[in-house]
Amino acid sequence: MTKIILENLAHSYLPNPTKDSDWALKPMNMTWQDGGAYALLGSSGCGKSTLLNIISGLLVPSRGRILFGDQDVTNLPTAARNIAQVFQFPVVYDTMSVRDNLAFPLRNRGMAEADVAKRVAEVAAMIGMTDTLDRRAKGLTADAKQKISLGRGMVRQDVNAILFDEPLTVIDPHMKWELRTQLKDLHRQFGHTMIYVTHDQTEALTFADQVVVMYDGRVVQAGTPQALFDTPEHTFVGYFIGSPGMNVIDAQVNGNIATVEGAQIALMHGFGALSGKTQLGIRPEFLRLSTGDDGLPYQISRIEDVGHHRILRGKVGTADVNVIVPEGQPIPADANRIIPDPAHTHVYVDDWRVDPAKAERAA
Ligand SMILES: Nc1ncnc2c1ncn2[C@@H]1O[C@H](COP(=O)(O)OP(=O)(O)OP(=O)(O)O)[C@@H](O)[C@H]1O
Repeated sequence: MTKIILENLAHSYLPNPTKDSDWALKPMNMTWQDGGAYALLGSSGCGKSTLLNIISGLLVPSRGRILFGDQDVTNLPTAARNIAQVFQFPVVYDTMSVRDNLAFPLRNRGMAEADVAKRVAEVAAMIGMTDTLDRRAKGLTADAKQKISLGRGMVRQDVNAILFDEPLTVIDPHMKWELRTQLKDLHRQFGHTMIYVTHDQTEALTFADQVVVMYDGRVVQAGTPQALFDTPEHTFVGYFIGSPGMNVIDAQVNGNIATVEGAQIALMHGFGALSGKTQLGIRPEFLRLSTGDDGLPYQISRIEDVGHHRILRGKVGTADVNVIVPEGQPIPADANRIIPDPAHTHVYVDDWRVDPAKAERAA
């Protein structure tokens, strides 16, 4: 197990990158703590695989260094990095039994057979394959084969880190939940450094202690699931995490007053004079319907009943704005305003959250 440090790391697939968009990974500095369970989350093309491939050694970065603890591994091949990897699609030896597939990484390292048998039994129990240990992998379903891949990834306890690249894509939904839970248990038990790439927020939030959100080649925020929900540092984080995501509404902010579509609301903090594209970010959970003159003008387009609450889809001016109405709370027919909770109303300039404490000091 080890700490992984990215130092001034950047990558372009082009030989002579010139403009910002030529870089698949923009310059970044980051530390993945020893024993951390991380999810690397972002939409397609944001650079997750590029970053993972640099950590695993499949790709040498155009710039910067990668360290495992004190050791510079930037130019070391995958085999020399002592990591385990689980990919999107199964990697198993068809002609071997499930048992031999699971034992392979251990025997490769020369582990004594008695220890191999013990460890294989533990991992087989974890992936629910104790009864199939003596079957050949050939002929098993894709789902079962992927469970073997996961088992193989987790069988060695002496690896520096385990890297998972969208490992549950081919697994059926029920098993997905079970495997995620087991991965988390395994992490608690053995404390491996784990990095789990996904574009699925549920997978990321249930697996990881720390979620690293990428957008357009940058890490825009790394934090606990709660921090990403409460304080999205970038509008993309607000929008990507949550269901539905955070509402982002154009506004003018002056001191502690925000003006939207001619309506004014008071903010918790003073922001001085802001320059750039200014927006408010408010999660649907923190908007309250009203029939009075306070708050922002709101036009409801439709109501979705999702069981434990209702989601209102509607507009503030031209901006799409969703509101979550808790179970049992009425929706007045003449509701035409929404009132944001000031404690959960964030201000963004050019998509980055303005820290109220800093803005207040600067004002
Ligand atoms: N081998 C390659 N050659 C050239 N460009 C590439 C290559 N691999 C990725 N890219 C580009 O680099 C950027 C980041 O891609 P990357 O695959 O790392 O993103 P991702 O977040 O993993 O996406 P996905 O979830 O679709 O795999 C994208 O613009 C992609 O088109």
